[in-house]
Parts: sequence; C-alpha cells; structure tokens
Amino acid sequence: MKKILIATRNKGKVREFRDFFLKYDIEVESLLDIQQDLPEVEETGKTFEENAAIKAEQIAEILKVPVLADDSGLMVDALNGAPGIYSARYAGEGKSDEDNNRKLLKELYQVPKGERSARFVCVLAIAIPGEETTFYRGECEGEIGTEPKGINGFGYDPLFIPNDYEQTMAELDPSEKNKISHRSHAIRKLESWEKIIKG
Ligand SMILES: O=c1nc[nH]c2c1ncn2[C@H]1C[C@H](O)[C@@H](COP(=O)(O)OP(=O)(O)OP(=O)(O)O)O1
Ligand SMILES: [Mg+2]
Repeated sequence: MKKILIATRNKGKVREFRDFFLKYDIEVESLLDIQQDLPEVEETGKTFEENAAIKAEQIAEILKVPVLADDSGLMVDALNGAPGIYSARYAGEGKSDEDNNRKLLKELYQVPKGERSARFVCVLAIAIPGEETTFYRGECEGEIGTEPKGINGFGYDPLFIPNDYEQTMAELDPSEKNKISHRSHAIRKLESWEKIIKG
C-alpha cells in the first residue's frame, strides 16, 4: 500500500488526514507510528508557514524521506488574530484543549454575538530532501460560540460555528467537517501532487 508520512503527534489531525487519503488507497503514518527516537520539534517560527516548514524539514532531514506537516490554529478578530500560531499553547505549555477553550471563552466574555468572528487556518508544508519546501494554505470562516458544544473533532471545534451553520464543528458529522474545514481546503490544493507518496 502507498504511504505518506505526516509530521504530527495530534491524533485529531491524523484521523482527518486518514479519512482524506483513504479514498486514494494511501496509508497515513504519523510520528506516533515511528519507533525511532525523534526529537521534540520546537515551533519557534513567527508564522504558520515557518512552523509548518520547521516540522516537515526536521523530520525529512532525519528520516531522509518526503514529509508533510500541518501547522494550524484559530484567529479571532476581536483578539487581533490571537491565539493564532499560539493556539496549541494558548492556556500554557502542556495544557489541554479544554483549558484552551476555557481561556478563549474568558477572553471573549464581554464580546457580543456578531462581533465574535474568527477563522481556522491550516498551512501544509511538504519537505522533500534536496528540494525547496512548498506550502498550501486553507481557511474556514466562522464565529466563536458562548459555550462548548459537541464531542466530535478536537481542539477548538466545540466553540467554532462555521459560517452558514447553526452547529459547532464538534456537533457536525466528521464527514461534514471534512468538506468545509481549513485542513480539507489545504489538502485539496495538493490533490494533483503525488511525489511524496512512497511505494
Ligand atoms: O480542525 C481543527 N479543529 C479545532 N482546532 C484546531 C483545528 N486545527 C487546528 N486546531 C487547533 C488545535 C491546536 O490548539 C492548534 C494546532 O496547533 P499545531 O501546533 O498546529 O498542532 P499540534 O501541536 O496539536 O500538533 P503537531 O504540531 O504535532 O502537528 O490549533
Ligand atoms: Mg504543535
């Protein structure tokens, strides 16, 4: 079976990549499947692109294979784009998705409905040893609800209501999320590309 390596330890992302590549009979491997000791990659970049490149290039260099990485996050207009690239560590290093959601609700406590617009952003980087890294960006517009709802997905999904929907991302069927999400928009930009598929 053909394979693709995704430089992530996020199980929610892995599930969504698996769903997408399944229809092409391509197996998705992540850092969670690699036995070899790999360094914890530090996301020191100032943009989604920089962080996606850091994640993809470090692993490609160590394993000498093509690698895909995903750097993503939530940008809230009333917070001038925060948490943005800091989405995963918004409530602090090592805190949970629930902690991050609680912090976001607290920050938006005084912001009324209609002024809670936000977008999810996903930047994919493809690093191939000896080649220049390439980038694909996808976005999904919506607004932040006033309480967490739903159990599907991960991260900020229980608080994010996509435009034209009444439910949060976490209330939508995963197949529905995968039609409209920032990640799916970015992935679709690489449908024509096959160089990083092994086998
Ligand atoms: O579809 C999504 N639905 C809800 N939340 C999401 C989504 N996509 C990204 N997010 C949030 C989760 C995390 O707070 C941050 C990603 O941070 P980001 O560094 O890219 O990922 P991560 O640290 O979880 O895993 P890794 O770096 O190993 O890929 O944005
Ligand atoms: Mg990360």
